[in-house]
Amino acid sequence: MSGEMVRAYAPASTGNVSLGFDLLGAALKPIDGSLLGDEVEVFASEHFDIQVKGRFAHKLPSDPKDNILYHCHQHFIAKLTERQKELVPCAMVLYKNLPIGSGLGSSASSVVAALHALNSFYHEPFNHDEMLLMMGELEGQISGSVHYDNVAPCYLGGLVLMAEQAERIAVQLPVFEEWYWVVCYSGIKVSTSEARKILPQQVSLKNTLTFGRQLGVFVHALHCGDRKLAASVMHDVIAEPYRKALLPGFDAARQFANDNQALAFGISGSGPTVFAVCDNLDAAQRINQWLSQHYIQNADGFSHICQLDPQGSTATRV
Ligand SMILES: Nc1ncnc2c1ncn2[C@@H]1O[C@H](COP(=O)(O)OP(=O)(O)OP(=O)(O)O)[C@@H](O)[C@H]1O
Ligand SMILES: N[C@@H](CCO)C(=O)O
Repeated sequence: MSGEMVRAYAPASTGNVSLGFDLLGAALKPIDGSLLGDEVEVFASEHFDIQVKGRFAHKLPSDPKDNILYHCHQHFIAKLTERQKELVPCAMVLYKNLPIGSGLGSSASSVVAALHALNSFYHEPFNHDEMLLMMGELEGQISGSVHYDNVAPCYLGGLVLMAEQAERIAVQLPVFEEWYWVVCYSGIKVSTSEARKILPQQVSLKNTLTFGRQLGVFVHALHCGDRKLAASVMHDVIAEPYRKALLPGFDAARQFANDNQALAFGISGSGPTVFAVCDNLDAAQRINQWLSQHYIQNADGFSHICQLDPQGSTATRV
Protein backbone atom coordinates (compact mmCIF):
# COMPACT_ATOMS: atom_id res chain seq x y z
CA MET A 1 0.00 0.00 0.00
CA SER A 2 1.21 3.53 -0.73
CA GLY A 3 1.64 6.01 2.13
CA GLU A 4 -0.93 8.37 0.58
CA MET A 5 -3.23 10.17 3.05
CA VAL A 6 -5.89 12.90 2.93
CA ARG A 7 -6.87 14.99 5.96
CA ALA A 8 -10.14 16.94 5.92
CA TYR A 9 -11.57 19.55 8.28
CA ALA A 10 -15.28 20.45 8.40
CA PRO A 11 -16.40 23.48 10.48
CA ALA A 12 -19.22 23.72 13.00
CA SER A 13 -22.38 25.25 11.60
CA THR A 14 -25.52 26.91 12.85
CA GLY A 15 -28.78 25.72 11.30
CA ASN A 16 -31.99 27.76 10.89
CA VAL A 17 -30.41 31.14 11.85
CA SER A 18 -33.76 31.71 13.65
CA LEU A 19 -35.73 32.84 10.60
CA GLY A 20 -35.00 30.02 8.11
CA PHE A 21 -36.05 26.71 9.66
CA ASP A 22 -34.32 23.93 7.65
CA LEU A 23 -33.58 26.47 4.88
CA LEU A 24 -30.72 28.63 6.17
CA GLY A 25 -27.41 27.73 7.73
CA ALA A 26 -23.98 29.23 8.30
CA ALA A 27 -20.45 27.91 8.84
CA LEU A 28 -18.63 29.15 11.95
CA LYS A 29 -15.02 30.02 12.69
CA PRO A 30 -13.77 31.19 16.13
CA ILE A 31 -11.97 34.54 15.90
CA ASP A 32 -9.19 33.30 18.21
CA GLY A 33 -8.06 30.87 15.48
CA SER A 34 -9.08 27.70 17.35
CA LEU A 35 -10.54 24.84 15.31
CA LEU A 36 -14.24 24.19 15.87
CA GLY A 37 -15.03 21.18 13.71
CA ASP A 38 -14.35 17.50 13.13
CA GLU A 39 -11.37 16.20 11.20
CA VAL A 40 -11.11 12.97 9.21
CA GLU A 41 -8.07 11.21 7.77
CA VAL A 42 -8.34 8.67 4.96
CA PHE A 43 -5.35 6.54 4.06
CA ALA A 44 -4.61 3.47 1.94
CA SER A 45 -5.00 0.24 3.92
CA GLU A 46 -5.64 -3.44 3.10
CA HIS A 47 -8.37 -3.59 5.76
CA PHE A 48 -11.13 -1.06 6.33
CA ASP A 49 -11.14 0.28 9.89
CA ILE A 50 -12.33 3.37 11.77
CA GLN A 51 -10.40 4.82 14.69
CA VAL A 52 -12.02 7.57 16.76
CA LYS A 53 -9.97 10.14 18.69
CA GLY A 54 -10.56 13.65 20.04
CA ARG A 55 -12.31 15.44 22.96
CA PHE A 56 -15.76 13.97 22.31
CA ALA A 57 -14.73 10.51 21.01
CA HIS A 58 -15.93 8.85 24.21
CA LYS A 59 -19.49 10.12 23.62
CA LEU A 60 -19.88 8.18 20.36
CA PRO A 61 -21.30 4.64 20.11
CA SER A 62 -18.55 2.09 20.84
CA ASP A 63 -19.38 -0.09 17.81
CA PRO A 64 -17.71 1.53 14.75
CA LYS A 65 -20.64 0.31 12.63
CA ASP A 66 -22.86 2.76 14.55
CA ASN A 67 -20.57 5.64 13.66
CA ILE A 68 -21.91 7.69 10.75
CA LEU A 69 -18.42 7.46 9.22
CA TYR A 70 -19.00 3.78 8.56
CA HIS A 71 -22.15 4.58 6.57
CA CYS A 72 -20.41 7.43 4.74
CA HIS A 73 -17.71 5.01 3.60
CA GLN A 74 -20.20 2.30 2.58
CA HIS A 75 -22.36 4.76 0.67
CA PHE A 76 -19.46 6.52 -1.06
CA ILE A 77 -17.75 3.28 -2.13
CA ALA A 78 -21.06 1.82 -3.42
CA LYS A 79 -21.62 4.97 -5.56
CA LEU A 80 -18.03 5.02 -6.78
CA THR A 81 -18.06 1.32 -7.66
CA GLU A 82 -20.90 2.06 -10.12
CA ARG A 83 -18.36 4.14 -12.10
CA GLN A 84 -15.00 2.59 -11.31
CA LYS A 85 -14.36 -1.09 -10.65
CA GLU A 86 -10.79 -1.12 -9.26
CA LEU A 87 -10.45 0.83 -6.01
CA VAL A 88 -7.54 1.17 -3.60
CA PRO A 89 -8.97 0.13 -0.20
CA CYS A 90 -8.72 2.61 2.67
CA ALA A 91 -9.11 3.14 6.42
CA MET A 92 -10.24 6.23 8.35
CA VAL A 93 -9.53 8.18 11.53
CA LEU A 94 -12.12 10.58 12.99
CA TYR A 95 -11.06 13.38 15.35
CA LYS A 96 -14.39 14.01 17.10
CA ASN A 97 -13.95 17.60 18.21
CA LEU A 98 -17.60 18.68 18.24
CA PRO A 99 -20.02 17.60 20.98
CA ILE A 100 -22.89 15.33 19.92
CA GLY A 101 -26.42 16.74 19.98
CA SER A 102 -25.07 20.26 20.42
CA GLY A 103 -26.83 22.30 17.76
CA LEU A 104 -23.48 22.93 16.11
CA GLY A 105 -23.96 20.43 13.30
CA SER A 106 -21.84 17.74 14.92
CA SER A 107 -22.97 14.77 12.82
CA ALA A 108 -22.97 17.01 9.72
CA SER A 109 -19.35 17.91 10.44
CA SER A 110 -18.37 14.22 10.59
CA VAL A 111 -20.35 13.47 7.40
CA VAL A 112 -18.84 16.39 5.47
CA ALA A 113 -15.28 15.74 6.66
CA ALA A 114 -15.60 12.03 5.82
CA LEU A 115 -17.11 12.46 2.35
CA HIS A 116 -14.81 15.38 1.47
CA ALA A 117 -11.78 13.33 2.53
CA LEU A 118 -12.97 10.27 0.56
CA ASN A 119 -13.71 12.35 -2.56
CA SER A 120 -10.28 13.90 -2.37
CA PHE A 121 -8.57 10.56 -1.67
CA TYR A 122 -10.22 9.05 -4.80
CA HIS A 123 -9.32 12.12 -6.94
CA GLU A 124 -12.64 14.01 -6.94
CA PRO A 125 -15.02 11.64 -8.77
CA PHE A 126 -18.12 13.57 -7.55
CA ASN A 127 -19.04 17.23 -8.13
CA HIS A 128 -20.37 19.66 -5.48
CA ASP A 129 -24.06 18.89 -6.02
CA GLU A 130 -23.50 15.13 -6.08
CA MET A 131 -21.54 15.50 -2.85
CA LEU A 132 -24.26 17.61 -1.23
CA LEU A 133 -26.93 15.08 -2.17
CA MET A 134 -24.89 12.34 -0.52
CA MET A 135 -24.23 14.50 2.55
CA GLY A 136 -27.93 15.32 2.97
CA GLU A 137 -28.87 11.66 2.65
CA LEU A 138 -26.31 10.54 5.26
CA GLU A 139 -27.21 13.36 7.67
CA GLY A 140 -30.89 12.43 7.22
CA GLN A 141 -30.16 8.86 8.33
CA ILE A 142 -29.41 10.05 11.87
CA SER A 143 -31.33 13.27 12.37
CA GLY A 144 -34.73 11.92 11.32
CA SER A 145 -35.20 13.88 8.07
CA VAL A 146 -33.16 15.10 5.09
CA HIS A 147 -32.27 18.73 5.73
CA TYR A 148 -29.21 20.49 4.36
CA ASP A 149 -28.91 23.47 6.70
CA ASN A 150 -25.86 22.02 8.47
CA VAL A 151 -24.15 19.98 5.74
CA ALA A 152 -24.41 22.66 3.03
CA PRO A 153 -22.76 25.55 4.94
CA CYS A 154 -20.27 23.13 6.49
CA TYR A 155 -19.22 21.98 3.00
CA LEU A 156 -19.54 25.24 1.04
CA GLY A 157 -18.82 27.85 3.75
CA GLY A 158 -20.53 31.18 4.48
CA LEU A 159 -24.27 31.71 4.80
CA VAL A 160 -26.26 29.29 2.69
CA LEU A 161 -29.88 29.12 1.52
CA MET A 162 -31.25 25.74 0.49
CA ALA A 163 -32.63 25.69 -3.06
CA GLU A 164 -33.15 21.91 -3.11
CA GLN A 165 -33.25 21.75 -6.91
CA ALA A 166 -31.72 18.66 -8.54
CA GLU A 167 -28.71 20.57 -9.86
CA ARG A 168 -28.69 23.40 -7.33
CA ILE A 169 -29.05 22.11 -3.82
CA ALA A 170 -27.88 25.28 -2.09
CA VAL A 171 -26.90 28.88 -2.87
CA GLN A 172 -24.42 31.06 -0.98
CA LEU A 173 -25.78 34.43 0.18
CA PRO A 174 -23.91 37.72 0.73
CA VAL A 175 -22.80 38.22 4.34
CA PHE A 176 -22.00 41.12 6.68
CA GLU A 177 -18.36 40.43 7.40
CA GLU A 178 -18.25 42.65 10.48
CA TRP A 179 -20.94 40.67 12.32
CA TYR A 180 -19.77 38.56 15.27
CA TRP A 181 -21.63 35.36 16.15
CA VAL A 182 -21.29 34.38 19.81
CA VAL A 183 -22.09 30.67 20.13
CA CYS A 184 -22.47 29.06 23.53
CA TYR A 185 -22.91 25.30 24.00
CA SER A 186 -24.39 24.59 27.43
CA GLY A 187 -22.94 21.06 27.66
CA ILE A 188 -26.21 19.10 27.71
CA LYS A 189 -27.34 16.90 24.80
CA VAL A 190 -30.44 17.62 22.74
CA SER A 191 -31.23 14.98 20.12
CA THR A 192 -32.20 16.55 16.79
CA SER A 193 -34.78 13.89 16.05
CA GLU A 194 -36.38 14.37 19.51
CA ALA A 195 -36.33 18.16 19.07
CA ARG A 196 -38.14 17.71 15.73
CA LYS A 197 -40.77 15.42 17.24
CA ILE A 198 -41.95 18.08 19.71
CA LEU A 199 -42.81 20.52 16.90
CA PRO A 200 -46.44 20.68 15.75
CA GLN A 201 -47.09 19.29 12.27
CA GLN A 202 -49.23 22.28 11.31
CA VAL A 203 -48.16 25.96 11.33
CA SER A 204 -50.79 28.70 11.72
CA LEU A 205 -51.59 30.99 8.80
CA LYS A 206 -50.22 33.97 10.80
CA ASN A 207 -46.86 32.27 11.42
CA THR A 208 -46.65 30.99 7.83
CA LEU A 209 -47.02 34.57 6.57
CA THR A 210 -44.43 35.84 9.08
CA PHE A 211 -42.00 33.07 8.08
CA GLY A 212 -42.30 33.86 4.35
CA ARG A 213 -42.07 37.63 4.87
CA GLN A 214 -39.01 37.38 7.12
CA LEU A 215 -37.09 35.06 4.80
CA GLY A 216 -37.84 37.19 1.74
CA VAL A 217 -36.95 40.45 3.52
CA PHE A 218 -33.75 38.94 4.99
CA VAL A 219 -32.42 37.77 1.61
CA HIS A 220 -33.31 41.16 0.08
CA ALA A 221 -31.55 42.99 2.94
CA LEU A 222 -28.41 40.88 2.52
CA HIS A 223 -28.29 41.70 -1.19
CA CYS A 224 -28.67 45.44 -0.60
CA GLY A 225 -26.39 45.55 2.43
CA ASP A 226 -29.12 46.74 4.81
CA ARG A 227 -27.85 45.42 8.16
CA LYS A 228 -30.63 46.96 10.25
CA LEU A 229 -33.40 45.51 8.10
CA ALA A 230 -31.72 42.07 8.05
CA ALA A 231 -31.37 41.96 11.85
CA SER A 232 -34.95 43.15 12.37
CA VAL A 233 -36.43 39.98 10.84
CA MET A 234 -34.29 37.39 12.66
CA HIS A 235 -37.10 35.84 14.73
CA ASP A 236 -38.04 32.18 15.01
CA VAL A 237 -41.80 31.60 14.82
CA ILE A 238 -41.48 27.89 13.97
CA ALA A 239 -39.30 26.11 16.54
CA GLU A 240 -38.13 28.40 19.36
CA PRO A 241 -41.52 28.71 21.10
CA TYR A 242 -41.53 24.90 21.58
CA ARG A 243 -37.83 24.08 21.85
CA LYS A 244 -36.83 26.69 24.41
CA ALA A 245 -38.43 24.51 27.09
CA LEU A 246 -35.56 22.03 26.45
CA LEU A 247 -32.94 24.70 27.17
CA PRO A 248 -32.38 25.67 30.85
CA GLY A 249 -31.62 29.39 31.14
CA PHE A 250 -32.73 30.28 27.62
CA ASP A 251 -34.98 33.25 28.55
CA ALA A 252 -32.37 34.80 30.87
CA ALA A 253 -29.71 34.44 28.16
CA ARG A 254 -31.96 36.12 25.59
CA GLN A 255 -32.72 38.93 28.03
CA PHE A 256 -29.04 39.57 28.73
CA ALA A 257 -28.18 39.53 25.01
CA ASN A 258 -31.05 41.91 24.16
CA ASP A 259 -30.01 44.29 26.96
CA ASN A 260 -26.40 44.27 25.73
CA GLN A 261 -26.68 45.30 22.10
CA ALA A 262 -27.23 41.91 20.46
CA LEU A 263 -28.81 42.45 17.04
CA ALA A 264 -30.34 38.98 17.20
CA PHE A 265 -30.44 36.01 19.55
CA GLY A 266 -31.71 32.47 19.03
CA ILE A 267 -31.25 28.71 19.18
CA SER A 268 -28.49 27.26 17.01
CA GLY A 269 -30.01 24.36 15.07
CA SER A 270 -32.04 22.25 17.46
CA GLY A 271 -30.05 23.46 20.51
CA PRO A 272 -28.87 23.54 23.22
CA THR A 273 -26.31 25.94 21.71
CA VAL A 274 -27.57 29.52 21.51
CA PHE A 275 -26.20 32.31 19.34
CA ALA A 276 -26.08 36.10 19.59
CA VAL A 277 -25.24 38.36 16.65
CA CYS A 278 -23.35 41.60 17.41
CA ASP A 279 -21.85 44.29 15.22
CA ASN A 280 -19.16 45.29 17.71
CA LEU A 281 -16.54 43.24 19.50
CA ASP A 282 -17.15 44.81 22.94
CA ALA A 283 -20.77 43.64 22.98
CA ALA A 284 -19.74 40.20 21.69
CA GLN A 285 -17.15 39.87 24.47
CA ARG A 286 -19.62 40.95 27.15
CA ILE A 287 -22.24 38.44 25.96
CA ASN A 288 -19.63 35.71 25.54
CA GLN A 289 -18.46 36.19 29.12
CA TRP A 290 -21.98 36.22 30.55
CA LEU A 291 -23.01 33.10 28.63
CA SER A 292 -19.82 31.32 29.76
CA GLN A 293 -20.69 32.07 33.37
CA HIS A 294 -24.47 31.61 33.30
CA TYR A 295 -25.61 29.47 30.36
CA ILE A 296 -23.03 26.66 30.54
CA GLN A 297 -24.30 23.76 32.68
CA ASN A 298 -21.30 21.41 32.94
CA ALA A 299 -17.65 20.78 32.01
CA ASP A 300 -18.50 19.87 28.39
CA GLY A 301 -19.83 23.36 27.64
CA PHE A 302 -17.94 26.18 25.92
CA SER A 303 -18.50 29.55 24.32
CA HIS A 304 -16.76 31.15 21.33
CA ILE A 305 -16.90 34.43 19.49
CA CYS A 306 -17.05 33.47 15.84
CA GLN A 307 -17.32 34.98 12.42
CA LEU A 308 -18.70 33.13 9.45
CA ASP A 309 -16.24 30.68 7.90
CA PRO A 310 -16.14 31.63 4.22
CA GLN A 311 -14.21 28.52 3.20
CA GLY A 312 -16.23 25.59 4.52
CA SER A 313 -14.59 22.18 4.59
CA THR A 314 -11.05 21.67 3.38
CA ALA A 315 -9.08 18.58 2.39
CA THR A 316 -5.32 18.33 2.10
CA ARG A 317 -3.26 15.50 0.66
CA VAL A 318 -0.29 14.81 2.92
N1 LIG B 1 -19.57 10.78 13.87
C1 LIG B 1 -20.69 11.09 14.52
N2 LIG B 1 -20.90 12.35 14.96
C2 LIG B 1 -22.03 12.67 15.64
N3 LIG B 1 -23.00 11.79 15.93
C3 LIG B 1 -22.85 10.52 15.52
C4 LIG B 1 -21.69 10.13 14.79
N4 LIG B 1 -21.82 8.82 14.51
C5 LIG B 1 -22.97 8.41 15.03
N5 LIG B 1 -23.60 9.42 15.66
C6 LIG B 1 -24.89 9.31 16.35
O1 LIG B 1 -25.83 10.10 15.63
C7 LIG B 1 -26.70 10.75 16.52
C8 LIG B 1 -26.60 12.23 16.24
O2 LIG B 1 -27.68 12.83 16.87
P1 LIG B 1 -28.10 14.32 16.55
O3 LIG B 1 -28.46 14.47 15.11
O4 LIG B 1 -29.08 14.67 17.59
O5 LIG B 1 -26.77 15.01 16.88
P2 LIG B 1 -25.85 16.02 16.14
O6 LIG B 1 -25.78 15.89 14.70
O7 LIG B 1 -24.61 15.89 16.92
O8 LIG B 1 -26.66 17.31 16.49
P3 LIG B 1 -26.40 18.77 16.14
O9 LIG B 1 -26.64 18.97 14.67
O10 LIG B 1 -27.47 19.36 16.97
O11 LIG B 1 -25.02 19.09 16.57
C9 LIG B 1 -26.28 10.39 17.93
O12 LIG B 1 -27.10 9.36 18.38
C10 LIG B 1 -24.85 9.88 17.76
O13 LIG B 1 -24.49 8.88 18.69
N1 LIG C 1 -32.96 22.53 10.90
C1 LIG C 1 -32.65 21.48 11.82
C2 LIG C 1 -31.23 21.68 12.29
C3 LIG C 1 -30.75 20.69 13.28
O1 LIG C 1 -29.43 21.01 13.68
C4 LIG C 1 -33.63 21.53 12.97
O2 LIG C 1 -33.83 22.62 13.50
O3 LIG C 1 -34.18 20.49 13.33
